[in-house]
Amino acid sequence: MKIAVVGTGYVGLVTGTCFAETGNTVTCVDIDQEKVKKLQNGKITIYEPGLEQLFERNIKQGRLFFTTNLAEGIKDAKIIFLALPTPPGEDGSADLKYILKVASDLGPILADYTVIIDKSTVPVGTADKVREKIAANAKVDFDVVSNPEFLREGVAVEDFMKPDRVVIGTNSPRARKIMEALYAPYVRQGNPIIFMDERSAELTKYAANSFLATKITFMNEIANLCELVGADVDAVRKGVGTDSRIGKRFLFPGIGYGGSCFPKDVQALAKSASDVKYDFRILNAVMDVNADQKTKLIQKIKDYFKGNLKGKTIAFWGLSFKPHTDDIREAPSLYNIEELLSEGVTIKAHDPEAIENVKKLLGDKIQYFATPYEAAEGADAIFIATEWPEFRTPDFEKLSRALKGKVIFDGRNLYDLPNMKEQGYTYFSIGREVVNG
Ligand SMILES: NC(=O)c1ccc[n+]([C@@H]2O[C@H](COP(=O)([O-])OP(=O)(O)OC[C@H]3O[C@@H](n4cnc5c(N)ncnc54)[C@H](O)[C@@H]3O)[C@@H](O)[C@H]2O)c1
Ligand SMILES: O=c1ccn([C@@H]2O[C@H](COP(=O)(O)OP(=O)(O)O[C@H]3O[C@H](CO)[C@@H](O)[C@H](O)[C@H]3O)[C@@H](O)[C@H]2O)c(=O)[nH]1
Repeated sequence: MKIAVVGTGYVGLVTGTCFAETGNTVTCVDIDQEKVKKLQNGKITIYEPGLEQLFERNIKQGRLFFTTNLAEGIKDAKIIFLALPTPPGEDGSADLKYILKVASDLGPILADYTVIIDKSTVPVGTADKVREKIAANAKVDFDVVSNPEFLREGVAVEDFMKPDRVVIGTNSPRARKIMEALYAPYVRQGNPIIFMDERSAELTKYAANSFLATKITFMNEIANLCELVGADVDAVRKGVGTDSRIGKRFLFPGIGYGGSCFPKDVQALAKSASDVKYDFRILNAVMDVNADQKTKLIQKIKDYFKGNLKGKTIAFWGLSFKPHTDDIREAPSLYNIEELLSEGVTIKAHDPEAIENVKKLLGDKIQYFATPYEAAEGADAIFIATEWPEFRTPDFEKLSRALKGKVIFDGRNLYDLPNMKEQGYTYFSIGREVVNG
C-alpha cells in the first residue's frame, strides 16, 4: 500500500518507518527543510532504540522517502496519516492550527478516494473539523479516521510493532476495511484492533494518558505521606501493585511526570471538560500535585544546605524526561536546574543522550560531561533526575573519590537504603527514610 505521513517528528518517523517495515511504500512529509534534508541523506533525527536500524533498512530497500512537498508526498497514497503537533494553546486547549492547515491544503490535491487519519492526540470533534476543512475544496471521496497513538518514547518501536491494542474510530465500512488490512501485521492474538466511533476514539487517548498521569500522581502523594508517617513507598508500591486490579506499572514515585504528552494532555482534557461546563476535579488536583512534586528534592537540598546554596556545585545526572530518549520536552530536570541556578549553584551535568538538546536550550549556563563520574568531580552533591540504567549500579568507591560531599538527592529511588548506609552516603530519595552517612 502507498502511505503518506504528514509531520515527521517523533510519531511521524516511527509510524512511517514501521509501516515501511511491513512492506508498504511510505513518504514522510515535513515543512522543516533541515530535518527533511537530514532524513533524505539517511540521517535519523531522533534517538529511539531500534529505530535507526529499521530506518536505514527501509531507505535502502526503497520503501521509505522524505519530502517537504505535500502534493508530491501524498501522490498515489491511499492513506494519509496526520502526525502533526497539538501543543497547548494559551488557554490549555490543544492547538489545532497545524492539523487544520494541512487539512485545508489537502482538499484540492486529493486525486482519488483517500483515508485521512488523525494520528495526533486531538480533542473530541477534531475529525469533524478536519473533514469540514478537506470537504471545502475536495473533488473526490475521502474518509477521516481517528487512530490515536499510544507508543511510549524509548520503547516506541516495540510499542508500535506489538501494540496492546489499536484504537480506530470510524463509522465508514470502506475505511474500516483499509485500516484492518494496514494493521493486520501488528495485531497479535489477544491484542485487538478496537473499532469505535471517532469521538470515542479521540477521548480514549486523553482518558488513557490522564489515567496514567493520575496513577503516578496518586503514588507521588502516597510517597509524600510515607515520608511524614515513617513508611517506605517501595514496600507500599509492591504491596498494592501485586493486586491485579491495580497492576505493577506506572506506580513509581518521583519528581513529577513530564514529557511531551502527559502535561499537555491532562491540561487539554481538563480544558475540554470545562468547555462543556464539566469541572474535572481529579485532573485539576493532578496538575497541582505534579507541579509541587517537581520541587520535592529542591526543598530537601535547601534544608540540607541550610538555605545556603550559593557557591555549591551539584552533579546533575539525567536530563531527558525519561531514560532511552534524547527528548527534553517538559523534563522535570529543566525545572530543577533552573531552580538551582537561581540559587547560585554550579551545575555539572551528564546525560547519555540528551546533552545536545539541552545545550541548545541552556548553552553555557551549565557544564556538560561525558560520564557521570566526571560530572561528580569536586561536587558537593549528586542530583538524579532520570533513571538511566548506567546510574543504577555506579562504582560507589570511585564516586566517593570524585565527590567533595558524599550526598545524593535521588528523584528516582535508584538505590537500596541498606547499601547506601554501608557505603556511608547521605541519601535522600522519594517516600523513603533519609540515610545519614
Ligand atoms: N511523542 C510521543 O511520544 C507521542 C506519542 C503519542 C502521540 N503523540 C501525539 O502525536 C502528535 C505529534 O507528536 P510528536 O511528538 O511526533 O511531535 P513533533 O513536534 O516531534 O513532530 C511534529 C512534526 O510536524 C511538523 N510539521 C508542523 N507543521 C507541518 C506541516 N504543515 N506540514 C508538515 N509537517 C509539519 C514539524 O516540523 C514536526 O517535525 C501530537 O499530537 C502528540 O501529542 C506523541
Ligand atoms: O511509574 C511511573 C511511570 C512514568 N513516570 C513519568 O511519567 C512521564 C511519562 O512517562 P511515559 O509514559 O513512560 O512516557 P511517554 O513517552 O511520555 O508516554 C506517554 O505519553 C505518550 C504520548 O501521548 C503515550 O503514547 C504513552 O502511552 C504514554 O505512556 C515521565 O516523566 C516518567 O518519568 C513516573 O514518574 N512514574
